[in-house]
Amino acid sequence: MTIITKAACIGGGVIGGAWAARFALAGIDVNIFDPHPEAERIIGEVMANAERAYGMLTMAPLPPRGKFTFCKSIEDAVEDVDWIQESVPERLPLKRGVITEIDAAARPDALIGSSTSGLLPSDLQAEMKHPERMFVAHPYNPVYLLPLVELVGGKKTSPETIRRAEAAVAEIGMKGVVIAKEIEAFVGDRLLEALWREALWLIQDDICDTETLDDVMRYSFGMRWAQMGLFETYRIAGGEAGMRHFLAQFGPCLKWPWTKFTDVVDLDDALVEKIGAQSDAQAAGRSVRELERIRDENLVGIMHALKAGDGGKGWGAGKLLADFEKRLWAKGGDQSKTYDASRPLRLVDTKVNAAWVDYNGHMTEHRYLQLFGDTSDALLRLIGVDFAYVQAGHSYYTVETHIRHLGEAKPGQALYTTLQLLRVDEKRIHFFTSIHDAASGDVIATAEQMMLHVDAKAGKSVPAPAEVMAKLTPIAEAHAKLPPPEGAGRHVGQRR
Ligand SMILES: CC(C)(COP(=O)([O-])OP(=O)(O)OC[C@H]1O[C@@H](n2cnc3c(N)ncnc32)[C@H](O)[C@@H]1OP(=O)(O)O)[C@@H](O)C(=O)NCCC(=O)NCCSC(=O)C[N+](C)(C)C
Repeated sequence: MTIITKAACIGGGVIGGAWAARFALAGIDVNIFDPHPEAERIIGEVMANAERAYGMLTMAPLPPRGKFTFCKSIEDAVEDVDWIQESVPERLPLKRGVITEIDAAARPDALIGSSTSGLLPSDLQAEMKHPERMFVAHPYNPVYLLPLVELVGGKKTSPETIRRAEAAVAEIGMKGVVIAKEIEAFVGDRLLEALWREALWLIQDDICDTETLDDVMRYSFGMRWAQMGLFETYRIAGGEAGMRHFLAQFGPCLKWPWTKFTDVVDLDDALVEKIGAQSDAQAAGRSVRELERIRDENLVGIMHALKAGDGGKGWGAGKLLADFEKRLWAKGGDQSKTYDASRPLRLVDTKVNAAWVDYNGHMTEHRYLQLFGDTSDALLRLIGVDFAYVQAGHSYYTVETHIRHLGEAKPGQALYTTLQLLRVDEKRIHFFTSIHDAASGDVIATAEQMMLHVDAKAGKSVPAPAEVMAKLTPIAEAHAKLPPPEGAGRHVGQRR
């Protein structure tokens, strides 16, 4: 059952805007209320980044993008929605007032999450009429990519609310982690604050500069944390004797005077200037927008790597991505899309991800095959060979592929694919796919391929059923009237 069909975002800054993008990319319409005069522009920019990131993150069929409606009041925004996410500035009286206003106007069964980084949900729900449906839903930036949400109930939050919230965030590709007891700053920000305090002392005391500190993290334990966190990493560090041995060996060191983090560094003008100047030097002229794009590409790369982890089953955030993609495949994407069969079908639009590029600076070979495969998958969905069809035991397998490379594809370049059926019968689909540069339409690669309809359990080709043929045949008949694509039937060794 779909838990969120419509959402509202109250506050549309960096966090609120990214929540809106997360909802919209999961196909959920979003009402937005933000009195900032440039709210629409800011959210539009966040959405553009989010769409770019999803273009790299997954080839699973996304649902039609949810619509944004900018509302004039909180009341208008929250009326008749299933989930309301509050992301206004971090001041208790302001947040409490906004949440009380949301509570008065929202349906009594609507869930109300707060993005607060540290305020107690009990304090936020103090003046609500229906406090049982309010909780903290603390995300991490960029919310459209990082999947974690800390779910924290207050004294009056019902367990049913937390259960519903956990199921709802799973539907939008997130991992809801339920925090057992409410404390200020929950779990994530507690940990970050400890690190942040220590880091500020290290800069203040000239032990290192900001770049050195970041290097220490990103070339070492930062990579460990992304995939195993702290305790699982330390379990391994304990060797065969495991965690108990690790605690016995390194526990006593905690009494050594290593850290200063319970003292608060004086963030005076001199320290602010020092950190500001070191950070400027570290950025080397790159704008925040450029850094955001680099961050998003790296995060996508990490999630892809984790998706292949644990022998292909997926690990951590990568397993979550794999599970989300399974749900997207099962839903089958945008069913409302129509295709014009009087020309080759335009099936995939994408951009060359930086991770697809080889040492020659252009898209590497296997990524072409990936795009051809994504295109044949899109054709199969169109003729009803979707997730449910495959689960039921039949599919199409590719048995032959002939690729030609006619031009280069550079990082960031927009591409689209078109597919022309050459010949079909009950067992075979013979087709020709072209990858085009989106700006000029020029063909930069082609593939001529043959797929066979198979009984997957038997591992044998079998005729496709009438319902598949009924969708395939009209396209094949329309495509038979088109001129054969240039290059169809070529073999390696022929002169161009
Ligand atoms: C199971 C398998 C696909 C087919 O095995 P089979 O049943 O033993 O098949 P036959 O060899 O008997 O062939 C059946 C009929 O099809 C004709 N055929 C076979 N190959 C071709 C070809 N390249 N071109 C034209 N025709 C072909 C053959 O002549 C037979 O015709 P009849 O008239 O006599 O019936 C098996 O081959 C297999 O498992 N192959 C491996 C498939 C695979 O793993 N592919 C990679 C996966 S990538 C992919 O599938 C991508 N995607 C589609 C999911 C996007």
